[in-house]
Amino acid sequence: MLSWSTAGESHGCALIALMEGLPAGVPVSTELLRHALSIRRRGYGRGARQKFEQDQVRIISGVRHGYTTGAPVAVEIANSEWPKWETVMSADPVPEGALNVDAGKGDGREMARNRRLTSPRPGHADLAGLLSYDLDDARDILERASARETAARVVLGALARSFLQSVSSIDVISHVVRVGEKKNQNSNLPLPQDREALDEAQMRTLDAEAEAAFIEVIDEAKRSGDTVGGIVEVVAWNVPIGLGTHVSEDGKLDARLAASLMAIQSVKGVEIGDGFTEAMRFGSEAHDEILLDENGTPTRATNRAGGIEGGTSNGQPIVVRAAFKPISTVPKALKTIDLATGREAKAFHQRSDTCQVVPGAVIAEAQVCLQIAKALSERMGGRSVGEVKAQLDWYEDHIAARLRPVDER
Ligand SMILES: Cc1cc2nc3c(=O)[nH]c(=O)nc-3n(C[C@H](O)[C@H](O)[C@H](O)COP(=O)(O)O)c2cc1C
Ligand SMILES: C=C(O[C@@H]1CC(C(=O)O)=C[C@@H](OP(=O)(O)O)[C@H]1O)C(=O)O
Repeated sequence: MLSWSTAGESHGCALIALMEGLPAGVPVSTELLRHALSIRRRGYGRGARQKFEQDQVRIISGVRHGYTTGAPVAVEIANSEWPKWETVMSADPVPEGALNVDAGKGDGREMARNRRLTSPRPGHADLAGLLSYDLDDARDILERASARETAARVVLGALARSFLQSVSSIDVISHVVRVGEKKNQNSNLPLPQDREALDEAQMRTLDAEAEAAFIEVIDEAKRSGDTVGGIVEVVAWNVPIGLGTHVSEDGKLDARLAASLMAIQSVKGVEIGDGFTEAMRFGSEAHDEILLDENGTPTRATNRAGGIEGGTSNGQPIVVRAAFKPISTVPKALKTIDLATGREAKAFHQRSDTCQVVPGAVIAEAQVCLQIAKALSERMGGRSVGEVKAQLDWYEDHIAARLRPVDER
């Protein structure tokens, strides 16, 4: 069974991505992972940090001469900025005074880095985390809550995607469909052949009008010391019928995708297919009737279900959307309390992104790759790429035969 986890802090020496259960024979290289990480760093609306910080990738285990061996894959994503943070984030105790806490020494940036953070930002994990873990410096919370951790998820997503590509024609692609009040008026789904253009696009959309509108909203937010969120859409193409299950809560593919997308920092809503719009329709207008195409093969005229019925993929493209709230480190600082004094204060702000939806789409894509890869590997089993592929080929032939008219089987 495919499983994975991450470790590491935002300003720590490195993040770690660990995956178990990949079959032997999946192509993996440092360059593949480096490329995936470089896409996550792009996009309009990001702060300065993405420009100077570098992800330094090292494959630690589970890959030899370009292919997985079936052993756990561990990847280190070291942080080029570590020397600046070595004292603040030291695992071992540091000499008294080394942190320069509140002492006013050093340049402004150094002070900000070293200061104890006691005025929690509304919307971030600071207050709930400090109280829940009984800590008193918000750095102990924000370091792990930070979306820097999504670099490790993108690495895991790249491993999952390489597995999917080596055994099937499944392809997962994302784009941005809304920023703040502005929506892309064109409802076409993103296509795998547009990947390169989407990766290059500033707003991860190929619609010029939407791109201009999105940029305008972000500029406006930035000008007024504010932040803005948005919605991303991810499509998984060519997913065979039958991944996931209706029989158990934790095996349902829609439930897994929803949880996985909701687990991305700042995602507050998830929709599968027509999701919330379905609630406004009558049943006769809500479902995807099963018809025969010109070859007599069952098909659907619509895909309002977003490719999943009964927790199981139904052969249609899987379509999911995730809604990102605006970033909570708002430059025009929000009201809060200072836990050190118990008095009213302004939330701390050093720097932040203005809008996270472009990397958000890339991260959501990685999460979908992971869930589809997990469901596929559960359904097909197999310890090598060849074995998974052979099982999938048999399975797809079997499904195709089941769907042919009785006299043609
Ligand atoms: C790609 C990305 C970048 C983010 N950048 C910031 C940021 O610069 N400042 C900030 O306060 N929050 C940022 N966030 C959001 C916080 O990480 C998130 O709000 C926080 O961890 C609390 O979790 P929650 O919003 O899911 O409840 C970012 C999220 C993502 C996905
Ligand atoms: C570092 C990344 O995102 C960070 C996520 C983040 C947060 O609070 O989530 C806050 C910002 O970091 P800082 O507070 O140091 O400016 C972002 O830059 C990244 O995505 O690689």
